[in-house]
Amino acid sequence: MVGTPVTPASKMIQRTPSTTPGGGTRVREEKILVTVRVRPLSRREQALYDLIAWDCPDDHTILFKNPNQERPATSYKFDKVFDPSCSTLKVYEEGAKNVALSALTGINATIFAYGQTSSGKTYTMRGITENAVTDIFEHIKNTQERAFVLKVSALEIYNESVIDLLNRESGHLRLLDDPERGIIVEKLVEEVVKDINHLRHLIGICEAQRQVGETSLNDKSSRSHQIIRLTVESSLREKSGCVKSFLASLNLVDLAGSERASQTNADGARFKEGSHINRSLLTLTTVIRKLSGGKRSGHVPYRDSKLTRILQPSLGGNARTAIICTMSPALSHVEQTRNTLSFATSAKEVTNNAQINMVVSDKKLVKHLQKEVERLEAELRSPEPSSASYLQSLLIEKNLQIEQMEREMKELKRQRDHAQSQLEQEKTARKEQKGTNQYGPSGQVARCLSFPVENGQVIGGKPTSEAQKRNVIGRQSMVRQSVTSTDPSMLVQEIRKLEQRQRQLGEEANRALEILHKDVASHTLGNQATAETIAKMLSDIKDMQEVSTFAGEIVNGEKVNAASLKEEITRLNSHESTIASLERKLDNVQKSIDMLVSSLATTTEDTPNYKVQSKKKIFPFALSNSSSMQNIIRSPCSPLTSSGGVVDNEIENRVPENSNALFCSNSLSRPSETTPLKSGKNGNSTPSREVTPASGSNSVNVKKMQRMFKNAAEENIRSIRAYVTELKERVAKLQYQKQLSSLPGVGARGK
Ligand SMILES: Nc1ncnc2c1ncn2[C@@H]1O[C@H](COP(=O)(O)OP(=O)(O)OP(=O)(O)O)[C@@H](O)[C@H]1O
Repeated sequence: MVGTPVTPASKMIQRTPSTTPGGGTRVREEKILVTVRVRPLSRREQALYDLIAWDCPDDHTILFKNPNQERPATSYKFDKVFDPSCSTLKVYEEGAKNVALSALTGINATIFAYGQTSSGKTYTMRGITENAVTDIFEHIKNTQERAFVLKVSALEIYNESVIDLLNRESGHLRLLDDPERGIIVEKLVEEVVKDINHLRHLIGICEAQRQVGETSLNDKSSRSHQIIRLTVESSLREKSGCVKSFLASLNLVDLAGSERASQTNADGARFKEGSHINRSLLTLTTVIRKLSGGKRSGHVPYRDSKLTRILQPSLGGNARTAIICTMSPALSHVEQTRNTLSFATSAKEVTNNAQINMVVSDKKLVKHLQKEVERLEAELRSPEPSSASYLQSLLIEKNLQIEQMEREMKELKRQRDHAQSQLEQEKTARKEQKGTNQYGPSGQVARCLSFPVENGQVIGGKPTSEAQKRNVIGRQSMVRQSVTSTDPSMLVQEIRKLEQRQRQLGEEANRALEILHKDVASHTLGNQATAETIAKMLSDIKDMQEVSTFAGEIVNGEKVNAASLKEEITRLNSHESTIASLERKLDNVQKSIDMLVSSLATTTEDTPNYKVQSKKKIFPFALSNSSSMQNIIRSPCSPLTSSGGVVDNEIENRVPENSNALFCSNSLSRPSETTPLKSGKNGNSTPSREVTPASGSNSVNVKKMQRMFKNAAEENIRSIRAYVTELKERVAKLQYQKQLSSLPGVGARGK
């Protein structure tokens, strides 16, 4: 059973180039090689004084000479044109060898001769076969590193029946479609070739067995199509351990010649033979024509003849193919020759897709696996010292890595403990500081500028202390968490909170200063410089508030993704200059406060009749009691007033009921000067509130107020400055996050 070798899907392997002669090697898509051989005029043609109608002007062209001027000259071009003087060796070398020897490298090859009866097909194919066989054995001899197995089979298609030429008794053979091997001829004998002589002998048998008959054109006319198939399998010799083999076949096809019954004078058996021959050749022509038309030519009728079925792989399939078209130069055969050249012209356009066929021989595979098992067993019994030492060194390396990691963990723990203790110290220090300021002016101002708790409600009731502390600690931990977090939404939300704080700070500072401003203005006290300073502070703080407005652009509670984080970063980047400006403004405010305080001190100290002047115009606080200052600082921005929840221990900070009159009057003599402050909520008045401007405690009060004001202002500045620092850290952090998210593989995480 023989079929054209194909690489079974189950054993398909990667194609590899080869340097084996045959030139082939790589998988290729190539056109069929088409050559034309013109034989000399036969004795019979000469006897009939037939004219030579064809000329070969060059190696590629054949020209119809038109000796009788009956038809116009026509030229045809092919891969090669061999004139009558060319030897068969030359035809082989230039028109077949390359393709034929592809079989040695696993590429299927087919050489066939096509032409009318008596045109020289058998003559040519004999020479081609002989030369190919010689070259094949030559190659085997010169390729000692590979082991070759050469087999031969031969069949003829006679009257559409397939006959084994090496075993004629087997009768008509069937063609079978094998899913892996393609078309195979059932029961076809395949002889393993021992040597070149054995092959020659077998080929001799085939020729002897072939149907030959005498016609008027050819004494020994082949009445069948003959296919001699050499199957070549080669693999690297055993030592290499390679289990893959090249496997390909070389088809040497000598077709029966097309004939006209009128020319061959065929009748009876010859006529019948001629009909079959012509029919199968017609199918071959149709197949070639279809294939030459490309993929859009539709159905290719391979199955219409046994010849085309068997040759299917060689016609547009997995093979390299060379067609030698033989022709008589005689004018009497010009029509048949034209048909041949027409066929050859179509064949030139047919593309084949040859590939290297490699197989794994089961026998070799078993042998190889057995050896592999033996090797592994031996390795298990006595493991190689090199592998043991490798494992040991790997173990040591891992141990070292673990030790290093442990050291690093220890260091990190130490750092963490240190940071915690620092935090504790800071907390204690803050607690103490808050304790001392709790009832002092700066403490009150700090409360005045206190922030909302997380849920948006202001801290009322118990001032500062636990609730505020928890708030601060909670926020700090939130900041720490967000700094270490890569969650964009957490980062952005934290920024929003900070920005809201900034806004509140600005608003409250503004309101506090507005009160101060009003007070100064309403009493026309203080000097012009003081009023200007306060006005400037107001303007600066207003600017600072404007800076914070961008926070309001952020929609609270929306889900933040990487894209909005990027927007956020861009936005923050764009506000970096604003932050810098904020800092500058803060500095200005600080300076203004310093100036203001020092100006107050100067005014107080430099005025000898201070008591009189202060009564009339200079210093508002001198005319008031300390509650006036407290009102300036606290009211109306204090959370206490906004919440309305004033606790008992702060009752002395309440706004006097006549505060409106106090603030609206431009008079030099203020009603409050002579009107004792009404009692507070509890209806009690305190002696301190009833102190008149003439009282001897004025200078003490002024100093106290100076201190209070300065403390409160500085507290505000500290808070705002801390906020700005925090905001800058946020920007830096977001920029870092942005860089992280732009790294390959990291960015995707945030998407
Ligand atoms: N190139 C050639 N040089 C010399 N003689 C040739 C050449 N080609 C063919 N001949 C001779 O021409 C005759 C016919 O050749 P051949 O039998 O090979 O033709 P064919 O095409 O096989 O014919 P058929 O189709 O009938 O079998 C033979 O006697 C052969 O020796």
